[in-house]
Amino acid sequence: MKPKVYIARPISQEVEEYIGEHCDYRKWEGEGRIPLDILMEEIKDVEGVLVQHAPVTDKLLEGAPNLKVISNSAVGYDSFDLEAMKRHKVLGTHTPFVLDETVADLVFSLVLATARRVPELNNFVKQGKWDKETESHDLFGIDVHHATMGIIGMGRIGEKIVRRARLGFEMDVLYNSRTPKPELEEKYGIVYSELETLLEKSDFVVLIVPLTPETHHLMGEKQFEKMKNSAIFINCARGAVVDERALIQALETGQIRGAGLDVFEQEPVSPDNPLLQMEQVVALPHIGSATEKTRAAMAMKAAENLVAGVTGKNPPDVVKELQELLEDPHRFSEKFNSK
Ligand SMILES: NC(=O)c1ccc[n+]([C@@H]2O[C@H](COP(=O)([O-])OP(=O)(O)OC[C@H]3O[C@@H](n4cnc5c(N)ncnc54)[C@H](O)[C@@H]3O)[C@@H](O)[C@H]2O)c1
Ligand SMILES: O=C(O)[C@H](O)CO
Repeated sequence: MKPKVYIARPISQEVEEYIGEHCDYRKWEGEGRIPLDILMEEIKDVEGVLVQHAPVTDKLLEGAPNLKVISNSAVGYDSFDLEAMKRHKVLGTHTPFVLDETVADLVFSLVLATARRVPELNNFVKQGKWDKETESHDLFGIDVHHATMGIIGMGRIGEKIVRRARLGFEMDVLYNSRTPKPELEEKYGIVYSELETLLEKSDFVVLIVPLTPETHHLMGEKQFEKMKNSAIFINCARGAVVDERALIQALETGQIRGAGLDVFEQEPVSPDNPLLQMEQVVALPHIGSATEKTRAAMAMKAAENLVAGVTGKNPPDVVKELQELLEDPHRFSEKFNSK
């Protein structure tokens, strides 16, 4: 008998067929994100579920005693309650590497769009305001090339941003990360920096760390105060790494020049959010990895992790905090063999 799984987000025909070869599956066919109560009902009897950012809580795991694996079709897994997953011996997987270049592209599109005021000036032209006054200083932007970029988080995506910054735009790059990366310093000539110095010296501050208890509100009032008045802040990580109230204040008071944001503390962002009223803010709907090719690669990777997890194999992309579960012989006998 094939193991039962649930597919909680839209996937391509190809990925669905791959899952169907190995599993009996049901899938979410409603509009938009699956409501949490429906997800909980649907996964009561399954051994694996494919999600994207659905909150994995103790309550959800309690209601799904057969679960062996939760495959997240995303690289960030702040939606996982890792301690609860350890207690319930449920593997959690994610989709590293396949989206790195795509997200780095989006970071640079936010850098360029904010620096050169692309959305604002696009509206200016389309609204018929282009007349003699366009030579006005009011429309000028700032240079990206040869500026200093400070990157907070030097992991898989951070490295791809560095390559673009150093080789494409000849920028100076400072970085801050939990551990220094001497090989990248050697390869690209980037410089490790304490956070405070990075904030003081950078023309562009790019945030690309995971959301964890340690990074929650990493950027707050004190951090924005350290930034140059001429600097631009880019967040392609998670909304809650930033104290949004402090960001709004920094923008309103001219403490910083602008912001490019792919993520928000509340998503979808409320139409009343003051950030959306500011011309110096470029806002995107959390689409860092959203190209057709990359989303397809993420979905296939998520499917492979799902199938491995329910067929007794070690999924290739178990998140690092849960890898200890793979080494637990007790878990294997209880979860993989006796269910
Ligand atoms: N906007 C999007 O659509 C989008 C797309 C992909 C990833 N992301 C976010 O980007 C994050 C990073 O992805 P990645 O694949 O590069 O992850 P990664 O694990 O390869 O790299 C993260 C880096 O952050 C560093 N870090 C962790 N805590 C830190 C701290 N307190 N201070 C400084 N550095 C710290 C780590 O040392 C690591 O180098 C993801 O967790 C996800 O939340 C967002
Ligand atoms: O973490 C991720 O992969 C992005 O947020 C896209 O979902």
